Amino acid sequence: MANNTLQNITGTILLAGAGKMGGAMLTGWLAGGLDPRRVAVIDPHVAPEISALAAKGVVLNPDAATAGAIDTLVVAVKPQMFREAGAKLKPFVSDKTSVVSIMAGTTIASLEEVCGGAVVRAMPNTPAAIGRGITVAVAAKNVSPAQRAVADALLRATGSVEWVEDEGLMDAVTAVSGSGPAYVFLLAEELARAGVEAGLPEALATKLARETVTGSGELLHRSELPASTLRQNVTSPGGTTAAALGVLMGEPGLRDLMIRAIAAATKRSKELAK
Ligand SMILES: NC(=O)C1=CN([C@@H]2O[C@H](COP(=O)(O)OP(=O)(O)OC[C@H]3O[C@@H](n4cnc5c(N)ncnc54)[C@H](OP(=O)(O)O)[C@@H]3O)[C@@H](O)[C@H]2O)C=CC1
Ligand SMILES: O=C(O)[C@@H]1CCC=N1
Repeated sequence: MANNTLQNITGTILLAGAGKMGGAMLTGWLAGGLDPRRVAVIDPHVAPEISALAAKGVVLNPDAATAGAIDTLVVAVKPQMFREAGAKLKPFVSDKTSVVSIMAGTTIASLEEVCGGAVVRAMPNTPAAIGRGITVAVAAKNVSPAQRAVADALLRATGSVEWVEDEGLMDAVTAVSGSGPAYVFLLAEELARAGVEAGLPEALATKLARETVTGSGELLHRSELPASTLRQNVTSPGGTTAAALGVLMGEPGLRDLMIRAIAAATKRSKELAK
């Protein structure tokens, strides 16, 4: 491919698992200009919004015997389902097929064993649904530059992409950015709850927490300043923020909790590999 855009993709794409992440990726591809007639979806319970894409040319639950091998297989089933699902996907895979997996924990070696093909292991996150995801990807040695370009275009349709060489980083990546949106949403939930505890009406507390998290996220996105400087900009000496940060940055504080949380998620990602 001359450059890695969705419009330049000439091959066929099969998405296995059109749930929360797979569905968000599919939406991003079509919004980014991928020809729907190039895409097929396999999912035992196709959601109505995915079924509706058949009218645009997306093929639903193709038969392996008639479809034959495809160019790019994107695997977005749960890691626990992978061995069962992978066996059914194998007929779609030839030596020339690129297999792009977004499954947590599932290693390149097990993807090669179950599906074959040239494997790209990737970890996106749910802001992909609005084109603001971040994906980290690692390619097996046999992935060609053209296959990598197609994978890059498919992943970049949902946000930014970082390629790494070391697959060993993927468990911690999953813990930080794959699962990370959940930590931010939890912050919004708990900020609202604490506001209610401090005497605010629930609707107002919920709105304040939501707008504070989204506004701060957007400020962080647009600013060139590091998060620590943006935090310091809120913190007047001897003021209210300093009082709260004395708790959050105390011992034990958010740092210890976050280290423990990331360690737990990293450990779980490693367990899912087994
Ligand atoms: N959610 C997230 O934030 C992220 C998820 N991921 C990864 O994405 C993958 C999917 O997660 P998520 O979207 O949350 O999960 P979902 O359960 O929403 O999606 C999985 C989909 O796969 C379908 N499915 C089950 N068996 C098969 C099969 N044999 N062939 C094809 N499709 C099948 C499921 O159908 P049914 O429901 O009927 O079983 C479901 O629609 C996981 O591997 C996860 O690790 C990666 C990054 C972030
Ligand atoms: O919770 C999970 O296992 C998946 C992977 C990253 C986000 N969700």
